[in-house]
Amino acid sequence: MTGTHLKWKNWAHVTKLDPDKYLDAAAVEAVATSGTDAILLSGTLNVTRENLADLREQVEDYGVPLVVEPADPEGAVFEGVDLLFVPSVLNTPDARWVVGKHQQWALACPDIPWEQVVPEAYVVLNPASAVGRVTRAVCDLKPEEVAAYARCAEHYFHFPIVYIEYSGTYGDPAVVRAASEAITGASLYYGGGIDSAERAAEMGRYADTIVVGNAVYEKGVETLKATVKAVQ
Ligand SMILES: CC(C)=CCC/C(C)=C/CC/C(C)=C/CC/C(C)=C/COP(=O)(O)OP(=O)(O)O
Ligand SMILES: O=P(O)(O)OC[C@@H](O)CO
Ligand SMILES: [Mg+2]
Repeated sequence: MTGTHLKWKNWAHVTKLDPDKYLDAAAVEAVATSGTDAILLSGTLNVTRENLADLREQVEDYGVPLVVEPADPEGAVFEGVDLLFVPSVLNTPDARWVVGKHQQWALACPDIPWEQVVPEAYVVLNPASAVGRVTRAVCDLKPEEVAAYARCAEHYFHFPIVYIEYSGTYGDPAVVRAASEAITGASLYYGGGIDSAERAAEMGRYADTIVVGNAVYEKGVETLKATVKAVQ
């Protein structure tokens, strides 16, 4: 499977695994066979080449599409994965997280396989999350303000993915709904606090793709399966 042949636009459910956290072999197998459409290897803090490679080796033999979502250029590892989803954070005053890190990456690596790179326009809405703190995102936004970011992402920057990110907490469905009504071509991702079938279904009504992360570690794989079933 190569990145360019993956139908990532059809994914309804993605599982985000954190290289900084541990899952035993049985849990990894249960995640990989849960029906989730893809596994994203991602975290803001403490992701190293070593723990990323360890996690990738644990998940790679199940035939589930694998994506790395790097938090910095050092984390942009293509080896053994299908695609890289590379974030830009739109609601930060610090341009490093919009294009600065990306410019440093392109400077250091002149031969990036861009056909394997899918840009993501993040709107970060939980100020207490690691990604909120690191990027100093301005999170106090009304639904129409988030929707305006989504329109800029789609119509001005042509990002293929708009990602409403509440990492660690369950978000406001009215915000996700407003974002979904604002865009037509880009895929809308929602992630944050999905830990039940009900929450998966609620956000799945508006988002094209829901992302489940912490619940895998905190609630277990049966809960993950319930979230898959709710959107597929
Ligand atoms: C240019 C390259 C290759 C990378 C830069 C990419 C950028 C701009 C990243 C900034 C946003 C970011 C840190 C994204 C990482 C993905 C993400 C949101 C992971 C979830 O993070 P949390 O759940 O908040 O953090 P922990 O799991 O580490 O607590
Ligand atoms: O860990 P949770 O809260 O499920 O959030 C998922 C994902 O959006 C984090 O980047
Ligand atoms: Mg996390």
